[in-house]
Amino acid sequence: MGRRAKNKQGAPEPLEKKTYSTSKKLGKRKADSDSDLDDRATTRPPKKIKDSKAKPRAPDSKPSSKAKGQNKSSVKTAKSIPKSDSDNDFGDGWEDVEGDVDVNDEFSSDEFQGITNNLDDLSEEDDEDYPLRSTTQKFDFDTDEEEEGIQPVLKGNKSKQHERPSKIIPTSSDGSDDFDYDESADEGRVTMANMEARSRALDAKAAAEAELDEEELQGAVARKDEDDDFDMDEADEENDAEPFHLPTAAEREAEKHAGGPDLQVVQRRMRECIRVLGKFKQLAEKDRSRSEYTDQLVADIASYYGYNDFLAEKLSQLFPVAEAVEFFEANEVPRPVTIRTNTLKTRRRDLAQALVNRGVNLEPIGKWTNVGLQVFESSVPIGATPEYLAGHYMLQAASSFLPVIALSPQPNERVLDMASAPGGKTTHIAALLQNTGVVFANDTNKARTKSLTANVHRLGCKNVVVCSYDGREFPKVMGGFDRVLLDAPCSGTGVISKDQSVKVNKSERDFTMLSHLQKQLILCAIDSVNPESKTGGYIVYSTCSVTVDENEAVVDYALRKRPNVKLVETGLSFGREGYTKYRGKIFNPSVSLTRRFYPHVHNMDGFYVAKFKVEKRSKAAATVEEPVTIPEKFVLGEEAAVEQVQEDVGFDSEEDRPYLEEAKRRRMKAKGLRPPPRSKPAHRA
Ligand SMILES: C[S@@+](CC[C@H](N)C(=O)[O-])C[C@H]1O[C@@H](n2cnc3c(N)ncnc32)[C@H](O)[C@@H]1O
Repeated sequence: MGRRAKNKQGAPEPLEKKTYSTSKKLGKRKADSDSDLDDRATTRPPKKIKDSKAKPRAPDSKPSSKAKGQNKSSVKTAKSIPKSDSDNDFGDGWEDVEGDVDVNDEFSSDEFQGITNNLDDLSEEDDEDYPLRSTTQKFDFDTDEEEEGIQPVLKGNKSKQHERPSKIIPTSSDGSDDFDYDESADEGRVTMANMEARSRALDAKAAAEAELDEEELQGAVARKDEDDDFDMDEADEENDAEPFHLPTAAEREAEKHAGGPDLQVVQRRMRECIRVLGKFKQLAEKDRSRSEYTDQLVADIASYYGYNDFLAEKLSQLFPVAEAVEFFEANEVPRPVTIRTNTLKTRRRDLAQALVNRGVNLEPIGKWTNVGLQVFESSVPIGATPEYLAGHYMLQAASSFLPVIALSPQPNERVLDMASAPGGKTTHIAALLQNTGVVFANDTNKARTKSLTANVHRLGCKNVVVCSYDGREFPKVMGGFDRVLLDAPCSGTGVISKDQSVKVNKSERDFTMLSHLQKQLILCAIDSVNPESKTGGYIVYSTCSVTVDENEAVVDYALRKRPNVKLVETGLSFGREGYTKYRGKIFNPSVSLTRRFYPHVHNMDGFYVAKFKVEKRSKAAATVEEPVTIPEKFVLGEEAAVEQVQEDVGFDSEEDRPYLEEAKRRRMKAKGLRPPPRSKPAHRA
């Protein structure tokens, strides 16, 4: 059994408790009176950056993210935990920033800036997993008792993970008899440790809530049932306040002309819209439709949180209305700062000891990883400690561990990391391979491979070959891998807390183009796997985006285009199931094996992970899907070659037409010719 840390520090203050207000609870809610609004206004998130016609913020409210220069965003985190200057390539020194792609620039990637002491879980068993055993520093794990006076000096730099803004939708206080789920999981706040149980509980709630929405939509909920649940006394109490009136189109127009709504008005309206949508029949104004309330809510979300209308709507559609606001709220707060122990150089307990001795307040992330540590406070720059410089750890978002855990590389394997810079996942793979086998770490962006190479060296990875091809050139350049990781370039809608610019700079066209690139890359990744691999034959597809176009739609496309692959369990013990149905699209039922991760549920960046097993092509399948052939006179980096690859991998069906057209438009533009007008993309989830 694991021995306990003698000098364990108190548990960190976790995130505040949150539950989704359900339609039923909202009907009963009274705690969220307008008197609360003043307080909340002081902790409001940034105002809309572009497009903002809303009235100026209250003087004590947070400035807009632009105003605060949050585009290089992990800004808040960066301030909490000082980092090394040695990573100037990446601005703030975070290695595991997520990549984005500038679709206006021929898919050249933008840099995506994006990424206490309870050592109880550092049991001896953990050490079994470590290939390298360094000299253990003296650290007593024998007792649970906290020892006073041996806490490291902790000053400033406190992680802001617990400072989430006040909720628009308050936590319900009326018990939770609406849902049958593990209540204990809902106690306290979301921490890395309780995340799994919380996740399950919230999943159950979300499912129940979605069911309610559906029932309501179909008019299937009998009025009597609702009346039974509805507490008229409380409704009357709510009615004592000024009754809520959903603005008409004319009133909204007038409000816009007057400079946009007042913040408190927006806050109240959001709450009220959610309440009404939860009990539409009782609470809706006469002759007003459900979609009018939804439209108002989305417009208010856009203005309150500073998103463009398109993205606010797109992201809102992912969740039941009350949960959507939780998601937007979570995007206003930095995620916990986490590091990954580099097991090529040290063990987690030794690293923890060394950092504690330097005044770092940390604890293990959770049972699901035996290499992660969550940093709560530090009196030293966490990106410039001697241990950091010696490559004992990687500053890495917890969500970034997931695809590598799913990939589960085995010693001596040949692995391709198709989009790998700056190397957070590459170096993790190299460590799991215990410096055996080989990892081809590829990234199309040469500039980014510099920091990739630097990280590979710093972490002592001797089995990594860095290369820079367009991923769509694989497997022409190289194939036959035991495993392939495609951590795809994406919109970054899962890491908005790190990059607030995503709120306003993503358009419908971006998602269309990204989805197209992702589909091309995933087919190339699949074709790069050796289906006869003795130990592997797997591909993991991941993104730091939460949109269905970039995730389930891509995975479903791959399943349709490559009959020789099937989805398998990711091996991850938590995460929501991937959608099998979404806004009229039906995906392969096995897409439920894929996993979604959300900031408001898992307290980590929004992320998506899918794992495929690649089988041998059957003769029948081979006739459907021609294997990729290497074009003659293939010249790396030549657009013509990439286009040839696009044709080879099978981008020829009707649903690919808009993408092919778009590629043609770009080619024509590049040649100075006038491109034809765009047609509407056919494949949109
Ligand atoms: C999400 S980031 C990868 C992060 C990396 N896996 C890590 O853990 O540090 C996506 C990467 O894809 C790269 N990229 C964009 N388009 C690509 C392409 N066509 N082929 C290969 N890489 C591409 C970007 O340069 C970016 O570094």
